[in-house]
Amino acid sequence: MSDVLELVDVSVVRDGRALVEQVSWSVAEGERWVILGPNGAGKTTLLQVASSYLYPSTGTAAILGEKLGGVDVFELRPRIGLAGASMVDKLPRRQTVLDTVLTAAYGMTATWREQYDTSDESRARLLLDLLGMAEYTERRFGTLSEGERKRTLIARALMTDPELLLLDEPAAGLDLGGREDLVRRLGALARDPQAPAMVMVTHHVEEIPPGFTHVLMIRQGKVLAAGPLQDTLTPRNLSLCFGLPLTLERHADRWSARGLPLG
Ligand SMILES: Nc1ncnc2c1ncn2[C@@H]1O[C@H](COP(=O)(O)OP(=O)(O)OP(=O)(O)O)[C@@H](O)[C@H]1O
Repeated sequence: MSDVLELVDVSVVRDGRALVEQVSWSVAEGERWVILGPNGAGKTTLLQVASSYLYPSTGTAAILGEKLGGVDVFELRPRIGLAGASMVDKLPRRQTVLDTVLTAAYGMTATWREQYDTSDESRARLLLDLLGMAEYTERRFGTLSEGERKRTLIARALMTDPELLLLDEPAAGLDLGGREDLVRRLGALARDPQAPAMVMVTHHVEEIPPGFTHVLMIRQGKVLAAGPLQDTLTPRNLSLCFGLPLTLERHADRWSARGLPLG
């Protein structure tokens, strides 16, 4: 099975400080990974490497079989779908939801009088439907609620039919209903054998969609544990990762964690 992502001893150093340190991690086709870790652990930095926007200071990173540094990233990037809060500021608020998704097909953020293929438009509509956004295609992106915006960004990330889908905190800021709706949709995607390899960053085990297979736990830039969810996501590892004693429960493919009572 070929590797979708292969990081070997990757460190990212800024101002003399390692934001991620000696990370070795590989993602194979068909795998769905969650990256768990506290604020400032280096999760987004790792995702920036995985999306080819950041080069490691030391170590090597290969994405979809292409080694960073030896590949034209502009050819690589359409093969990677990235949805994260950093994208929101780059997208015009007055653009319709449909155009927001469509422009991804051309590696752009805004329409500039392009003639879109009807097959592209059908795909954009199909993806918006998949994410529960069919009713919103003509709405201005800037008028969407947080949850609607997140779902639009995921549809956008899928537009190029990527081989790797990276989701940075897709459920952050959603209310309970919004979170559960998103987790269910991501769960359906995770279980689709045609769907790309997936990596999702989160702070909360409650947000791990059913069908996700692996977890990478990081703390202070270093990998604490990595492997299949059922062996790796343990109360011990979770407590070490977040730096306090935690209990962990699993019910029908969903997880929940709680701090132990004081005293
Ligand atoms: N360009 C930079 N220069 C210096 N430090 C940086 C830079 N970018 C990020 N950092 C620091 O690196 C650390 C890791 O940041 P990162 O955003 O990867 O963490 P994270 O795990 O995604 O955090 P959060 O959960 O809060 O989003 C943080 O302490 C952050 O302040």
